[in-house]
Amino acid sequence: MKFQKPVSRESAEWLAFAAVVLLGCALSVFAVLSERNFILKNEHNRLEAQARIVDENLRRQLAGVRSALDSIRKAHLENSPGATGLSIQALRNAMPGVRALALLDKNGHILQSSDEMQDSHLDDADFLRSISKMRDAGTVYVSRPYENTPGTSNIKLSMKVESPPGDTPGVATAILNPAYFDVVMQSVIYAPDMWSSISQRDGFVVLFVPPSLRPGAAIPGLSVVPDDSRMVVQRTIDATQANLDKELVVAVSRSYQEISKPWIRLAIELASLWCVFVLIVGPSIWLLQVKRRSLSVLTEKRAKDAAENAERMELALAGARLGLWDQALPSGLLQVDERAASILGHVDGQPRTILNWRDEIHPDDLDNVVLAFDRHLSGETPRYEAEYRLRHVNGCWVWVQARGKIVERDRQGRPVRILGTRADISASKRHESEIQQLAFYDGLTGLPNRRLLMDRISRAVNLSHRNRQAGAIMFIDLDNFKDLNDTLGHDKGDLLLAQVAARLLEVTRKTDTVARLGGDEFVVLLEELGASDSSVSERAEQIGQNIVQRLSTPYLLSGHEVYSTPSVGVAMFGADTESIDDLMKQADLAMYEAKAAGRNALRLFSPQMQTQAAASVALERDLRGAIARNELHLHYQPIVDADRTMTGVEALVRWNHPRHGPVSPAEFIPLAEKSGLILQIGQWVMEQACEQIRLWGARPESRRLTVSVNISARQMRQPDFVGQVISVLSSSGANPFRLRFELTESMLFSDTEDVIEKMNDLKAMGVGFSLDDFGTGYSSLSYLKRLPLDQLKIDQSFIREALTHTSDATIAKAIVGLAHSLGMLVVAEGVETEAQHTFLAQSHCDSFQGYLYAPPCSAERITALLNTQGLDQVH
Ligand SMILES: Nc1nc2c(ncn2[C@@H]2O[C@@H]3COP(=O)(O)O[C@H]4[C@@H](O)[C@H](n5cnc6c(=O)[nH]c(N)nc65)O[C@@H]4COP(=O)(O)O[C@H]3[C@H]2O)c(=O)[nH]1
Repeated sequence: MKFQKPVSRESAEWLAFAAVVLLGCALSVFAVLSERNFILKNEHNRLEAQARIVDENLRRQLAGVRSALDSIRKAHLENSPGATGLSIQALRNAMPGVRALALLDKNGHILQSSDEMQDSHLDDADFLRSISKMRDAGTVYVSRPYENTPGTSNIKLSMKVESPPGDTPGVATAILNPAYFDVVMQSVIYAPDMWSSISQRDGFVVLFVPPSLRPGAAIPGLSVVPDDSRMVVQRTIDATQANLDKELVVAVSRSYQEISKPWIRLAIELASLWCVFVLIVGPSIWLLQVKRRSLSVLTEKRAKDAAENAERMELALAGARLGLWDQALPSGLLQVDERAASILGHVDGQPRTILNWRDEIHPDDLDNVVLAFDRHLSGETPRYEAEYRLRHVNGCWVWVQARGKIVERDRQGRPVRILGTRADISASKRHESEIQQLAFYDGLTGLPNRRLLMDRISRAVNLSHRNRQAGAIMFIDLDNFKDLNDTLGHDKGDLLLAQVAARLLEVTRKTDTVARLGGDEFVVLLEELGASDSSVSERAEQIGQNIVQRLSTPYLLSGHEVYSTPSVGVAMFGADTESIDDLMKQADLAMYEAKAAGRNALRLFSPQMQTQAAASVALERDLRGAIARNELHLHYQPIVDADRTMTGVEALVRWNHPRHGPVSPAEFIPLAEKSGLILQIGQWVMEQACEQIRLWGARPESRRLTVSVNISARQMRQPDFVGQVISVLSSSGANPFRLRFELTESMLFSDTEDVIEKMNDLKAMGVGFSLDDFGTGYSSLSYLKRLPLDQLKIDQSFIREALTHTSDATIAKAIVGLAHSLGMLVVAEGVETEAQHTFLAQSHCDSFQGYLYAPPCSAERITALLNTQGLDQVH
């Protein structure tokens, strides 16, 4: 089936326009034609009426003339010339249309006449000839029009006069008054183009108005045959009826051109009107359509844009997972779209209407939400924005972020509608809290990290400025944690740290902060301990002691009982505390003091500590140039056998400070260790010792002397340490078998394999090894058997107390037994008394070192001693 294309709106408009124009034109044509017909008909009627007037007038005049002529004839027949004369005059006077009346004989002699005729004879040959042709006495003979005076046509009407028998017959004649008829004719003319005429049937004009035609002339265009260019109305005066010898025709006419003027004007006007209509309405329709078309293009574009915008908006909202809400005010009726509803678990895909929106909000968040809402409504904020929790259909809480803006107000400016979006931010809240956790909390212990701690300290110090309440920070470092970590493994180390954290939380208040700075460093921040006085530091010390005590209790790590002790440094803060950095340094310093004091201890920061620390810094600075300035030198302390024969020496570095005099290695070696100067010093010591070995090796009494050199952990960890030793040995020419390195236990716990490898390399060259300070560390027996050690040195602390504490004596004996069982010799250091010597000798100790035999002294002194072998003389 074929559907016809629907007519477009524009085509319909053009069709309607064309129809209106056509209909209008048809109506106009009809109106013009009607008007024309009406005008023509009206005009014709009017002309007829005028013609009738002329006709009537003429008939009356003719009847009067006939009657007058008949009277004159009768009077003449009665043979009364006087009466005839009087009668003619009277008749003439009574008839305005007659100029003169006369009685003529057949030869033209005027027998009787009215006054106007002065002549006695009528010299009109044509007329005289016609008299003889007048046969009928009852007929009025009409002469040809003639021009008596130029421009004026005359006509004679005559009747035959039968004279008494025997007498000459004549005629009674009336000469009509042309002026009279002219007036009559003029009176019927009502338009300038109008003509009126009286003519004879055969075409001779009797009278013509306007006087353009001469009487007697043929009428061009106004004959009995009507002219096409004019409307002619004629009336014929029947000759028989009027007793005339010929018919007279009265005609009136008007020019069709003039008559048609009104309807032609009407036609022109209507045509003009329609032209104007077409010219105005046509372009208007065209313009309208063009405008409408562009409007429709614009509207379509706008609709398309709006649809695209809506689609984009929808995509953006969907992409951003934003739901929409719309709230009426002040009723509070809330409408949410399906996406906003789905955030709370309404998955039916329908928008929802909520009457009491506050009921869905978490009670803890409600105040903030209402505040933000009210602030926006009151114009305080440009938009409403809040993050809060809403109840999910399954009962849990969902974090949402809501944003909104007033979109409608009443006439008084009060808000009546607010529109906004809602987004589920639970995930970002979770991430935020995770990030917060990562950024501000320690991953292992869950304690605040350095960043959060610094923030809390800063706030605590500021608070103490305001409320004049003192607080304290405690630096806690686990003694030997590194050793533990290396021996037991990092997993156990982590367990230990976690337990330390838990214990710290146990012994502190909830308002205090326990933080982990990293490694085995913890910090406790104690706030509001009271007004700043000595009792406050006592409280801090008390808490610190609790911490020391609690952390010193054995730990159970995956079934292993482990011992650890802390060193705690405390620094107080209060209204006069200015720098947090300084506060931290003070606590750190106090903590190092605690460590220096033998560990498992607590120290409160004091200004003296600062002075000492400053002195240490100065000392370290001086130490840097000590080698170059030749301020260092070596002393050697003899090591003797049971017979007190010197078998070796221990090289001990000495520093003769230009201002402070001799400085103990116990003081500057830790500084050198800390600063790294120990590498330089160690290298120098090794070079000096090797040089001394070479010198002593050249002499028979000292040739067999071993020289022990202390090696620090940092030295040992150098990758080319073995190369350095080889280089020193070869450059000095020292016998490697006379060189012995003293190592501490601590250096064996880290990079053990590397240390063992280096030891083996050196051992292969003849270098011997002693394990110094044995018994104080956490030596693993399994290491001992793997290390290429020659001897163990029992730490001074056991020797010192060996005779007073049975446990120390037992340890000393155990060490000897252990060393011997592993094929090592034992050196007892710090032997000061004969009793100690006797005990150690009885305990099968192999060698002895101590003030009892000789203090550390110069190489020259050692040489002298060897020469005499009298150690007693050293004292
Ligand atoms: N109370 C007492 N002390 C005695 C007795 N006999 C010896 N001493 C002292 O005990 C220390 C023994 O050295 P250390 O344990 O290796 O302890 C050394 C060692 O660890 C370190 N040290 C000394 N020289 C060097 C060195 O050249 N390199 C390295 N790395 N450390 C060194 O400095 C520490 C202290 O050295 P010194 O002050 O020389 O102290 C020496 C020594 O003078 C005694 O009967 N009673």
